[in-house]
Amino acid sequence: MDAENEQQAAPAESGGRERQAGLSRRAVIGWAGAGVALGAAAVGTVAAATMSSEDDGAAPQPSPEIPFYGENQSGISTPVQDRLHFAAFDVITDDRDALVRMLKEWTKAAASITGGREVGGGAVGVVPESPPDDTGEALGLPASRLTLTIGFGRTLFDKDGVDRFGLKAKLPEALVDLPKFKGDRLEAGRSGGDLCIQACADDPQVAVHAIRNLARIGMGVVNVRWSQLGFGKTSSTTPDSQTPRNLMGFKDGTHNIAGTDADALAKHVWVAPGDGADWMTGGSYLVARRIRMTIETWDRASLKDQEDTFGRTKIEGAPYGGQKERDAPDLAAMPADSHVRLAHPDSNGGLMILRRGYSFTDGSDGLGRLDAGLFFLAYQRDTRKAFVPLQTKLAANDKLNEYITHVGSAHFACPPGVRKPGEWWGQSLFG
Ligand SMILES: C=CC1=C(C)c2cc3[nH]c(cc4nc(cc5[nH]c(cc1n2)c(C)c5CCC(=O)O)C(CCC(=O)O)=C4C)c(C)c3C=C
Ligand SMILES: [Fe+2]
Repeated sequence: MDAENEQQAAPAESGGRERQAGLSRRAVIGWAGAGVALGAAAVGTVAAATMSSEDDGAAPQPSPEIPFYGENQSGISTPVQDRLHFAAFDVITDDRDALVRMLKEWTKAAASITGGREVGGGAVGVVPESPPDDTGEALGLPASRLTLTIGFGRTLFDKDGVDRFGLKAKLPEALVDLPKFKGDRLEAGRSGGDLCIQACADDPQVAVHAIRNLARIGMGVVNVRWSQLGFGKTSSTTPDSQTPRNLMGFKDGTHNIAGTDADALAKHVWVAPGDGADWMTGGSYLVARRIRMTIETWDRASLKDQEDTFGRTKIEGAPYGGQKERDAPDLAAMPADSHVRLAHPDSNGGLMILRRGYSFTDGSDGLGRLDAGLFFLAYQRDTRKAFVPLQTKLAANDKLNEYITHVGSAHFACPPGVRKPGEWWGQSLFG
């Protein structure tokens, strides 16, 4: 490995050994004849942790990599990227060993692609007569802060009373079947799943490449049940950054759990010892909801009605009773049915969830209306004490319900992180 590639391959935190095993996607472009002067860059190796491979030493850039290895999975408290590809899978075999083999292969592939490297033997492969290990569309692209987060659905443990993989005794009590909430119009084809992968990246092609390659590796073991593309993150886990806006034009993510707030994460997000299901310690429960917005109706609502819906102003995002976005809200100054008044921790005994959703637009619906909305993703320590009571209340009282409908729903147990090379996704559950 030459100096440039070694520098690009240097991990931001961990995973160094694994990195040496794969080819940097950018290096391969060079070797394939794109004219990259191998070995030309000779900047210090320390800089590699904090500067992108496009740096010429002048302007520091954020690292294009988010470490794959750690106590908790990345993609939960780590900074939110711009794009999402989320996939739910059905396991189509009853062979536990085949499922475990696939999870081990997925883990290796995930460690490679989150590090900006190709899957397995790469996109041009070793044997010309065989399909390449990597589908190739991410060649030349940086890691783009890709994170891959896995979750296990209730049906993996118990499907219609059948314990397909000997896991029933390990079903966490918190992994409940979500109740039917008032107003739910859930579609089976957009709901449920035995497994999920949340792929987030700053480049949609990198996120799509990740899901596509995991689905390819899983052929014969899993089928994609449904998937969702997302853009324009609607929440921020980094409170210093500018709050993004959702498709209703409002800042979304202002009051969220910050990825740097270890106390709040421990209290509200990470499963702790003694919470039940020991294998989930360090993990988190994920609720995914596809929420359609009736955009055309919203666009005809007055500004006052729109602001009353949230209890915040549209331009600044200030709570009623305050001037600036981050001013403390005066809940009593908000309409009783406003979204923020109903959802705020002070109205719910301190309850908090970590929101990490994305906007979606899947074209129009055949009636000329935009098929668009929020793909809501929320992480929590115990769904029974967080999403379920909160959504029960919102579904019954929220003024926002005039403009939204929940059409997809899923619930997953996301295990703790893969701590080092050699460990694998689901080891604490299957091992
Ligand atoms: C069950 C939980 C929630 C669902 C479902 C939900 C849907 C949803 N939210 C918005 C837009 C906004 N939400 C905002 C705040 C907010 N929302 C929830 C929970 C759910 N939202 C919480 C816990 C909070 C924080 C409340 C607080 O502590 O103040 C905001 C305000 C800005 C912010 O703080 O993020 C907006 C805007 C939409 C459009 C939507 C469904 C389509
Ligand atoms: Fe909300």
